[in-house]
Amino acid sequence: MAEYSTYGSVAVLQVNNPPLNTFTRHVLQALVSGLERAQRDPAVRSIVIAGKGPTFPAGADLEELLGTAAAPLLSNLRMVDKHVDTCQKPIVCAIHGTALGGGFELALASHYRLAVPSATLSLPEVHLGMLPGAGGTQRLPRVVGVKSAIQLITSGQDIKAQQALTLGLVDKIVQGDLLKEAVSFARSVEGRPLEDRRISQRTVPDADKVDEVVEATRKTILRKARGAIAPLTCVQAIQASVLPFAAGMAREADLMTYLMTSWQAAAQQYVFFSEREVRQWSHPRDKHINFRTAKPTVIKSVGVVGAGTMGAGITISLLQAGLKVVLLEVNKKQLDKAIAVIQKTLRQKSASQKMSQLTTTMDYSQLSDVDMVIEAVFENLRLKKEVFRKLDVITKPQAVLASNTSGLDIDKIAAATKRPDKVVGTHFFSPANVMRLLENIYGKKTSAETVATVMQLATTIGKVGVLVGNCAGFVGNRMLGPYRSEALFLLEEGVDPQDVDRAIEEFGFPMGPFRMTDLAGNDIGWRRRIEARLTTEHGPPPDTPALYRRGDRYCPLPDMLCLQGRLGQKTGAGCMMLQEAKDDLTENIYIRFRTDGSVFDLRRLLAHTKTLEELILDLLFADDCALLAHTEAALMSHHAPSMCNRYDPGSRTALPDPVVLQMIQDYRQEHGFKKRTISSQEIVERCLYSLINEGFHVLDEGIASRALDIDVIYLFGYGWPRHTGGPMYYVERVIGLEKLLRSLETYSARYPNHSHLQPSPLLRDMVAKGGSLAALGTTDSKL
Ligand SMILES: CC(C)(COP(=O)(O)OP(=O)(O)OC[C@H]1O[C@@H](n2cnc3c(N)ncnc32)[C@H](O)[C@@H]1OP(=O)(O)O)[C@@H](O)C(=O)NCCC(=O)NCCSC(=O)/C=C/CCCCCCCCCCCCC(=O)O
Repeated sequence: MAEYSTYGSVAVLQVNNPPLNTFTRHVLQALVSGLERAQRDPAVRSIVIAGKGPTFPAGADLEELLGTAAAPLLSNLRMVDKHVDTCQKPIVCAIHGTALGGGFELALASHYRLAVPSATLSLPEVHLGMLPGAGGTQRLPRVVGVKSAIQLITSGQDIKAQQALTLGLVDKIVQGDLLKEAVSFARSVEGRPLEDRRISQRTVPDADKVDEVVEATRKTILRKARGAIAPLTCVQAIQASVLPFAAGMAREADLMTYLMTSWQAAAQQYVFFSEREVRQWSHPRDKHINFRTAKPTVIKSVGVVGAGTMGAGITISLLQAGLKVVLLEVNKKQLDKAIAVIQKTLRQKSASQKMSQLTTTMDYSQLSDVDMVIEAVFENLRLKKEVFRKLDVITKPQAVLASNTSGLDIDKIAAATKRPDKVVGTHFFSPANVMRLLENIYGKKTSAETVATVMQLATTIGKVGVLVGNCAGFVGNRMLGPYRSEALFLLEEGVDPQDVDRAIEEFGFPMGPFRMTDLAGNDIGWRRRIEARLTTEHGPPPDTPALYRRGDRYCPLPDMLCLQGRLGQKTGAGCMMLQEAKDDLTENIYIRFRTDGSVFDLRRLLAHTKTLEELILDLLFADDCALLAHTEAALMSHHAPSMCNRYDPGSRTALPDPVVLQMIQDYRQEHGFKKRTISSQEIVERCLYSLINEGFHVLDEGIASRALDIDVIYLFGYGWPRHTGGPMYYVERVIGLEKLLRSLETYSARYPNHSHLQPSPLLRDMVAKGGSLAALGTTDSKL
């Protein structure tokens, strides 16, 4: 637990609790014993504390901290505290690996800190809904000042060794053998006065400005925290660092108790473990196929087909993980643009080495030798099938073929090949090199080995891979459907898009549904609805009631906005704006039709078209993807009006757009909706409960194996607020299943034709029988 040895006058205590040397009560007890022994021994004149194996202690053991062993853990902590604080012999911490949370706090309580260049320090407790409660909120500001301490503690960010040296958090960077250097360093400081080495005895450098600093940062923290209590509580504790040390520690302890007993801390710790538990996957329909039984294929090289935004992002992720990539794009301009983006993104991270792993091509035959291909072409089933047909012929027979689709049928794509067992969905989220989620979709014939391969790929490229079944929209986008519909129905009844966004953002989402659509592009959903024949590129399908589709309530507002060119911030293909774009085309834009290779100048094409609007609609829905991609790219610089908001040039602040508000008002009048006042609570409940209700369907159908898989998807792919634990955790632990059921019953009675508000049979059953979501599905560790 803590190995004791002596090197002459130096006692060395090496924490040995693999894999991360976390502090359990026994580890702390062993540390106390070691410190007592070193203090008693007159031959010992200094002490080194280090971690055995890969790391310095990575903090408290969370299983103990959260369980019944919390009390003995904390009492042992107090004993360590007493010994470190009163020790008359210098204590030197030798840091390598990750000194996190309590580990870093132990180092701060010591007299000297040495670190290897690769070491990382941080106080990440805020991510667990807590604060650095072993003196971190009192000692850190005494070294770096209140302002930096607030920044470091409320973000929980990593501090690299060099930065720690600059900040005065470590005394020396050690290049050679850390333990040897630490022993010789300890020897060199023996007998020196210790009072000025005790951080607890220092004063906070910017103490006179504490209120000013807190005031200045409070707003930013409030905006970022979005309902999370830990960040602001951390600030309160840091504020107390200007008090005498003992008083500050008492305040820290009170605030730590408040946080540790909060539902948010429990939710965030659930998130921590769920993020890791999703790696322990099992096939929902065949539990024998799981992370233990299925062996992944080794992937060293990956082909990426399509160099649009997603393809470029995926390529960056793969390169960053050290994989070889062959990026294929049939459009030269698009390919060049992607190369520039990839280069720019990798520049800070030894780009030349990573770029050397990249081959770019317009020729499919270059994919003949890769271990896996990820297709990232336009979201069009016909096109994707064509690409897979080609890939099946060109790639080696054992290569895995993955589609980055956000909702198309994996089985239909697989059927285009003679190796459906090797076809799988890998749904990346935009921006693909930033967003952590990878939704992996198995089809009817996807083999266990193929599933294992993409789950392993997620880990290799630093993503959180979640295995899900095949259905329209998979898990994430399928659940988003009812949420979006309810948001639209709320517009019909009287709220403005900004009201919906505000309520959802106050709940904790970074963006409400309308700002989100503005960003992603309203045309994505429009194209999907056109493919599903819910609407057409000219308006509602003939002989269709305006507000119904296939017997279900339907809100055509987004289609109407698309028809007006309000496609969102980034698509740049809005018809209204295109009218301006026509006069604006200062350079020739060439379009190459892939079908026959013919090349047209867009300006000349326009001369033969009745309106630019018609041309663009033709292009948008043309089967010829090369043409489409090129057109979108070419028009990218022309900003179309957003769906519901307007944005001042250069600003991302969404402003209500009178044009849209008027349009919604006219729509309400035309269809006989009576505007009423709707509370934020109703907005949140109707949007989120319908999304969660769909989550119950997803579980019931075996599309997701466990509630935690859904939570992880929403936390890492859709910005669901982390402090609530994810949709399924939140509804079970915070709202209560019974309350959810009653609310859904009330709303569905009021809106009988909103089918997604009808409570799912699984929910009803669980409430009736008192079941729990955590008990559903696989308990992986028992596999
Ligand atoms: C970066 C990591 C550490 C490692 O990442 P990686 O290599 O990718 O590995 P993972 O897959 O994440 O983890 C491997 C397995 O380990 C499990 N794990 C990880 N961390 C913990 C943990 N803290 N507790 C339990 N288990 C943990 C993980 O689940 C994996 O399991 P499995 O393989 O899936 O089964 C990364 O893991 C990471 O970031 N971990 C979290 C680190 C963290 O948050 N640490 C802070 C914890 S909170 C804390 O420390 C609170 C402190 C308050 C009490 C502290 C008592 C300390 C006493 C110090 C004495 C100081 C004297 C003070 C004197 C004074 O004040 O006066």
